[in-house]
Amino acid sequence: MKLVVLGAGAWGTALAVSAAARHEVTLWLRDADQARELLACRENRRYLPGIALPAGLLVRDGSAQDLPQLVAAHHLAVIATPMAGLRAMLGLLRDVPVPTAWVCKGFEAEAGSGLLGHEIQAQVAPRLAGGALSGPSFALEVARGQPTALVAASPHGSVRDALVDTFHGATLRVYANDDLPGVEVGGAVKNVLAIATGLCDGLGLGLNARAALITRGLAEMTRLGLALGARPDTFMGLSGLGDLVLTATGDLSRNRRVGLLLAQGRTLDQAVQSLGHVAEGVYCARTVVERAARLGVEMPIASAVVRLLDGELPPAAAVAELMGRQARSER
Ligand SMILES: NC(=O)C1=CN([C@@H]2O[C@H](COP(=O)(O)OP(=O)(O)OC[C@H]3O[C@@H](n4cnc5c(N)ncnc54)[C@H](OP(=O)(O)O)[C@@H]3O)[C@@H](O)[C@H]2O)C=CC1
Ligand SMILES: O=C(CO)COP(=O)(O)O
Repeated sequence: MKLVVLGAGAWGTALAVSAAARHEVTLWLRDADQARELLACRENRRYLPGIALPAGLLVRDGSAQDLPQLVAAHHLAVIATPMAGLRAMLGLLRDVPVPTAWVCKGFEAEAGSGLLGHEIQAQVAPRLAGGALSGPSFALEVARGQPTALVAASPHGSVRDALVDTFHGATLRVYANDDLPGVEVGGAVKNVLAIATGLCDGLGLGLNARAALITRGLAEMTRLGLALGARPDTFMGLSGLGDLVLTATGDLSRNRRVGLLLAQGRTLDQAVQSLGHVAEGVYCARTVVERAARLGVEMPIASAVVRLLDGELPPAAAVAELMGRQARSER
């Protein structure tokens, strides 16, 4: 298989490193200076320090306008930009007959569209065979070859098969799923919930409170997913419960770290700056809540996160607000 990964942040680099053991892989990035540094050091010191790039991994930079030609020479393209870059990438690849998957997790915050990846694709690249690669997967662990399970989600068998053929191996298991909306809702909402559990843990509220947030958060995620046409069982799988547990409890999570830092009294700007990486939950919390409101779906935890991020609720008050809600049935 010939794979091209578009975007050399932590996750794009880790996926390229993982696949390069068995396939011909090109890692494309938009910044020529950064590409030179990767080639000189054989390491992505900015986004994935400490991981050697395999000798066979090709690194290329270049104009985005050249991407259709580059991608056309491969069997699979993986778009590894944040959500903010997905629309432009899909637009560039709209007429390329190569299965394409994105790995970003969120609802589009830009221009207030509030769309998931597959909805953006329907607008800008309806003929492209597209899908998402998701699931509980910290980049560093994948790059180190630690065991990880992913989900290849697409209505197109060609995309699911290409993802499984490329990434499934001794340390990565890739499960196919045709419920793309469900997989995308899970990946987006868990980031918002991880900010809440980071806050909860940072305030020292205890393990009972964290378990309550995760479980009630899963209920919120599922309600929104069902309203968007997803299947309920998807939320009990890797891209739902699996990724929620990982991100809400694992200290490698950037979203969880935002919550921890806010609990320490840092401002949102300070927290985001200190990460050096994207934390999608910060950008999409508001769009999650707005989209849910339009659908009549109640999301109290996500709503509290939005008010926290907006500076309307101090950390302790956000938790008090959630715990002080009126008694209700668990359903
Ligand atoms: N890291 C992880 O463990 C995982 C991340 N993800 C998801 O993958 C996506 C990327 O995350 P990650 O690699 O960690 O992010 P990083 O912050 O590590 O890197 C971001 C990368 O995207 C590029 N970029 C930033 N903005 C744009 C844009 N508007 N258009 C095109 N490229 C852009 C950056 O390039 P430049 O340096 O030129 O700005 C950089 O290469 C996110 O949606 C994340 O939620 C999913 C699973 C695991
Ligand atoms: O999506 C991820 C793990 O599956 C990474 O989460 P963070 O973006 O919070 O680090």
